[in-house]
Amino acid sequence: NFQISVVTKTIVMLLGDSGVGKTCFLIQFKDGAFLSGTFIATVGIDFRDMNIERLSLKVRPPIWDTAGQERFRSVTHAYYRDAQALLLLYDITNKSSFENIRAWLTEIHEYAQRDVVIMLLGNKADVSSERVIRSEDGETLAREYGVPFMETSAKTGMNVELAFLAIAKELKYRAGLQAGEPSFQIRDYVESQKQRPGCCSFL
Ligand SMILES: Nc1nc2c(ncn2[C@@H]2O[C@H](COP(=O)(O)OP(=O)(O)OP(=O)(O)O)[C@@H](O)[C@H]2O)c(=O)[nH]1
Repeated sequence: NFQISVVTKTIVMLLGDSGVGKTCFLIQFKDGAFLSGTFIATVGIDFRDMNIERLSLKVRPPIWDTAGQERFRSVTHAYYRDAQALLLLYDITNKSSFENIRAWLTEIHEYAQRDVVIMLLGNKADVSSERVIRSEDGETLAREYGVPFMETSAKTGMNVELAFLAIAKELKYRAGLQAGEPSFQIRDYVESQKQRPGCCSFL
């Protein structure tokens, strides 16, 4: 069955500078846990089999956590073309991680599939006292590149599940599996569902 094979081959990759929180983001999604304290940089690519079935979408993408450090980049490039979706993270308390997003997007356009689903995420939104990147700056950049955007926290879990859910819905929609949603728009979906920092019970 062609449609099923499209879904089972789906690969989601997490990208962004070293220390923006990719590994924590993945652990928060997988286990609902946050590891604080020691920071162990990812070496090359960390393969994790992820199961989004609990979101009742029956999509099972393996999710690849990549290393943000420059010296591992060539390893990462080799995997770009296999990814159907990319979560691109920066850290709202780290200016250079935000400034480097353009470079990441250039790399993505060079190495990834042309129709790859990209989502921009401003992580560590729980650390409001050290914020240096405003939400509006993330929104403006995302609009320029036509990608969905939200702020997240791998610590509190804010919008973590939503990021994977939105990607799963978009991929299902593209594969013709999203019955009852004739014109799914990932950007509209994210805008209507996302939590804002300072709102609700997260912060
Ligand atoms: N407060 C807060 N800290 C975070 C958050 N996400 C990650 N951290 C912290 O940031 C540091 C780096 O997190 P990692 O997940 O290891 O970063 P990474 O992007 O995987 O780094 P590389 O593997 O080198 O690419 C750790 O000390 C985490 O505890 C978050 O949402 N909020």
